[in-house]
Amino acid sequence: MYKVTVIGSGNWGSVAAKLIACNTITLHSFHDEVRMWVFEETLPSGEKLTDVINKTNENVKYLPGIKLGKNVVADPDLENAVKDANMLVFVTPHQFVEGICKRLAGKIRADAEGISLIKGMEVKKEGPSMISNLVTKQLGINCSVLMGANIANEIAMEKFSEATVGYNQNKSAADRWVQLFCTPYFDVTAVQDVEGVELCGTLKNVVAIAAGFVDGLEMGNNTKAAIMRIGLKEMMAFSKMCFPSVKDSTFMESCGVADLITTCMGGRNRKVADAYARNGGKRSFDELEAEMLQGQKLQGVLTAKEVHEVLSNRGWLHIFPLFSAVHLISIGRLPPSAIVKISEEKPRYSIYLSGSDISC
Ligand SMILES: NC(=O)c1ccc[n+]([C@@H]2O[C@H](COP(=O)([O-])OP(=O)(O)OC[C@H]3O[C@@H](n4cnc5c(N)ncnc54)[C@H](O)[C@@H]3O)[C@@H](O)[C@H]2O)c1
Ligand SMILES: O=P(O)(O)OC[C@H](O)CO
Repeated sequence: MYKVTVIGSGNWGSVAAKLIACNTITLHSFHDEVRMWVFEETLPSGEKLTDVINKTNENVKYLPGIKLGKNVVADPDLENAVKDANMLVFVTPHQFVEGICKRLAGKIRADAEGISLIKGMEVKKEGPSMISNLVTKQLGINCSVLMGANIANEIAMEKFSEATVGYNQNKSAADRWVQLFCTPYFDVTAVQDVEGVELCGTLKNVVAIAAGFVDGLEMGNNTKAAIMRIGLKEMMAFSKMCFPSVKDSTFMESCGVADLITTCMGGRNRKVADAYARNGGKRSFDELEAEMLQGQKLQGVLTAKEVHEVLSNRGWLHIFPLFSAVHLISIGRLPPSAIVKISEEKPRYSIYLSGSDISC
């Protein structure tokens, strides 16, 4: 029997728990109960968030108005939440994962499998390190990923979406994750390319910030489409230059072009970047995030910084004008209008990608 714990309870974490809980109750190979670890906080009412979730079956802060399923149990104790589970779903903002894994080392079941729904990466001395790799290294477990065009609030309302599971070796684990997440309104496909799937989910957040700048500057649809096209090229080039095994076909899955489109149209990164540009860069991302997202976290600004660090370390800044500009704009070193300058430049990824079909 498989027992699932969701590590994280934000907007997407709560929807993931809902999707999983509706399946564990009907599939015989899974325990009904789904534990959801909550980073505890006190609500304005004075009550603990965990207590309110367990009383109302709703995450009133991060997913109000949606019932999670009676078999979802919120738990503020991380060790207790994972101790019986052999399927661990990681879904916190990426900046918190390393600390969480440190706390979990040696505390999980030997037969546990992981999956990361987290869109982000870490930068180590040797280069970019994906979150699935961090989980594997720190906890010694196999870790797949699930990414896609998945604005959580829409899936919470059971509107049709697709998603992509990325795996490397363990196809039977990937199939089990597909079974756990699939519903009539959430269609999941597995591809053998963990890094490719994860890089798509991670890098599209940087392009979404650029798209938000274009919206805030009211530059129109053609400019936004140009930014998305250039962004997709940079996503592909960066992914393949850092991880040569990444497959071109992955970018045509839900995790690739579809996620790029939905995030640039309706995501939180786009929304806050729009406000940043409308304010002429005078109010910081941190300030706007706190005011506009009420505790939810952006991933794009931090990812742009991390990508910039990789580009700088490797001498690649000049061949990734969009990624570079997003970081420099978001820290106030360039004005938001600088985002359109990149379309006048001619990046030459193909020089670095012999044998690839990427060219400009
Ligand atoms: N929301 C979406 O539509 C969506 C869709 C797909 C993927 N994702 C990805 O899922 C991941 C999680 O995002 P989310 O939307 O579930 O979260 P969120 O942004 O809605 O909420 C932030 C979460 O971080 C928690 N938190 C705050 N400080 C913390 C700390 N110090 N340690 C641990 N946790 C802390 C909060 O309690 C909250 O649960 C991100 O990588 C995001 O890119 C989000
Ligand atoms: O709201 P965003 O910008 O964090 O994007 C949400 C999801 O990643 C879209 O798939």
